[in-house]
Amino acid sequence: MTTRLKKTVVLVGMMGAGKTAIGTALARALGVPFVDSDDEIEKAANMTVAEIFARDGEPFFRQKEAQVLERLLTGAPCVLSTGGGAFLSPDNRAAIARSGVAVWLKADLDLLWQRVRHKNTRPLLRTENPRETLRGLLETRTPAYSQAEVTVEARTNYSVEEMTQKVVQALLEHGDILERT
Ligand SMILES: Nc1ncnc2c1ncn2[C@@H]1O[C@H](COP(=O)(O)OP(=O)(O)OP(=O)(O)O)[C@@H](O)[C@H]1O
Ligand SMILES: O=C(O)C1=C[C@@H](O)[C@@H](O)[C@H](O)C1
Ligand SMILES: [Mg+2]
Repeated sequence: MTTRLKKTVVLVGMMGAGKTAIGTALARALGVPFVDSDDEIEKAANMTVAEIFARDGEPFFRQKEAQVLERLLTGAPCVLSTGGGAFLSPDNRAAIARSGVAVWLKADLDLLWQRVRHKNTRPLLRTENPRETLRGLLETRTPAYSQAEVTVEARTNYSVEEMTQKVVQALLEHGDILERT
């Protein structure tokens, strides 16, 4: 199937939802470039996200994230994976709505925890009880993520390929983002 993407697809959702993994496969499937806001911030700073949080603090990281999003949203349509906190800012949500379409990869706590528990790269989860921290973040962030134009449910038994196909299907059904050529 060949397709034409009319707007940038912006993947949003919690840490571990699969934004980077699905975004990479989705861009390949649609034949468009893939960009990831965390990667771009890391490249520009020549530091990891965790190092930026530790040295400059979260507010500084959020400023960089907003700037990087503005930049990545200009230009030809692509797939843009965001960091887990990017869609919480009303300004970021407005910028995304202007130039793209937000797709929420919606996953429950058990799935997210299974995916993030073995990695130490997420500074917000460096707490005494990271599962409880993750639960709290999921609860407080869900109202923001719910504002995405498109929602695709992630489930434990969906492979990256299956999830990617579900996103493609949702974009085709939306009607105004992706067309068959
Ligand atoms: N559908 C899937 N099936 C199997 N493994 C997956 C799937 N989606 C993601 N993963 C794995 O789960 C882990 C977390 O996924 P990923 O890094 O894409 O999440 P993320 O949403 O980008 O998180 P963050 O907000 O922290 O950047 C990775 O190891 C990834 O390979
Ligand atoms: O959920 C979050 O707030 C974050 C998720 C990651 O993608 C990074 O952007 C950073 O670790 C913060
Ligand atoms: Mg990611």
